[in-house]
Parts: sequence; C-alpha cells; structure tokens
Amino acid sequence: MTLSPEEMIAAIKGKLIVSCQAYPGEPLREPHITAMMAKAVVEGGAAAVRVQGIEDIKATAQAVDVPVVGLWKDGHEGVYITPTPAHAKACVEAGAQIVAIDATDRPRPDGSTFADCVKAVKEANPNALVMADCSCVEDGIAAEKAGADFIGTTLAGYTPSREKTPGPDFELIDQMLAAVSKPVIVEGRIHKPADLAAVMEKGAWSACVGTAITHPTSLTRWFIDAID
Ligand SMILES: CC(=O)N[C@H](C=O)[C@@H](O)[C@H](O)[C@H](O)COP(=O)(O)O
Repeated sequence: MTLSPEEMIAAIKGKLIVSCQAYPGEPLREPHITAMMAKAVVEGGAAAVRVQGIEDIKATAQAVDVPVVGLWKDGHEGVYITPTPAHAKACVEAGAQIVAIDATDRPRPDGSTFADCVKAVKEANPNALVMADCSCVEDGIAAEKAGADFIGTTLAGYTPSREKTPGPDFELIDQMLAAVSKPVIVEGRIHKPADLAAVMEKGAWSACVGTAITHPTSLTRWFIDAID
C-alpha cells in the first residue's frame, strides 16, 4: 500500500500494531506463515504489522494492505535490530514503509550511527518513516534529534539502562511522552488488553503487541506455568 508519511502517521494514531515474528529454528519461522499471521491480525483490527527479516517483509508487504514496520535482526548481542545503514536500506527495498532501528547509544557493528541509518532509509525512499527502538528516555531525545519519525520503547528492559518490568514500562512511557514531540509507540511486554488500554490512556500514539498475540510457544508456556 502507498500512503504519504502524513497518512501513515494518521493511520496508526490510537491504534494497535501487531508484531508477527517467529525466531530462528522455530516451527513458524517461514515468510509465508508470517504473511498469513499478518493477514490474520489485520482481520482482527491491527492498523499496522511489525515484521522481522527481509523475506518476511517482502511476503507480508504483498499480503496485507496496512503499513509494514520492517526490521532486520542480525545477531543477538548488542545492536541487533537493523544495526547498519545497509540493513535499513534493505528493509525499505523489501517493502517496509516504516523501518524500526535500534536507537541506543551502543556501538554499531560497522561503526555507523543511528543518524546514518535514518539517512539510508530516507535515501532509499523519501516517504519511508523511521521508528527508533529506544531503551531509555535519553535514547528517545537523541533519536528525535537524529530524525526519527516515531519514538518506540521497544528496548526498555533489554539493555542495562532500565530494569525489565514484568509488563509495560509505565515510568518510561511517562518520561518519554514528556520529553519528545514525535509520536511515541509503546512496545514491549504488553501482555493483556488492560495493559494496552492503560498505555493508550497515558497518551501513546500507538502501541505494538507481539508475544501475547503471535507467539504460541510463549503463550502455551504461560498457561503451562500456571499448572506446574
Ligand atoms: C527486545 C526485542 O528484541 N524485541 C523484539 C522487537 O522486534 C521482539 O522480539 C518483541 O517481540 C517485540 O518488541 C514485541 O514485544 P512483546 O513481544 O513483548 O509484545
């Protein structure tokens, strides 16, 4: 789908984004399955989908009629979410209208900066937008200065900057909303509809839910843990 940046920003206002990801080696780790999962969540009302991996982005962009937030996870340590300008460019070329990029101040594998990655996205498609995956309010402030279009809380609890809260990091959400003027997308450990409602009530532009909707292995474990 082709929306202008303004239309895309408006399209997700007050809405739910669903992250459709399976991890390497998992049974559902196939691009066509990701695309069908994305179609399924769009039928349920998702205003956008978040998808990892170039082949998954390509398959999903063809399958759904909502914006695709694309990212490329490379590795597991340090900066692994769309770590370099080359990764960012590839996400755009695969069909991502919004590219999610690690916006922490940790060193990137090729020595580039978050700003370099933003530039690569805009050069690849001037209408593509950037979601900054932040771990703390300082990341959000720096990402806004570097040209991010959305400020995400994705990495809160996954770096030494902040403790991992069991649910959404509500303290960070308050800090972020007070510190940045770009739309804030809350992501990370939104596990219940009530969490989502609380996050939106605080003033998030939109929110992204992954595990609690699209990761059956984790969901099964949650239930099993209740009887073990
Ligand atoms: C930290 C990291 O790598 N987060 C990833 C980002 O794409 C995904 O593994 C998460 O599932 C996603 O952020 C959604 O969060 P949750 O699954 O908690 O609803």
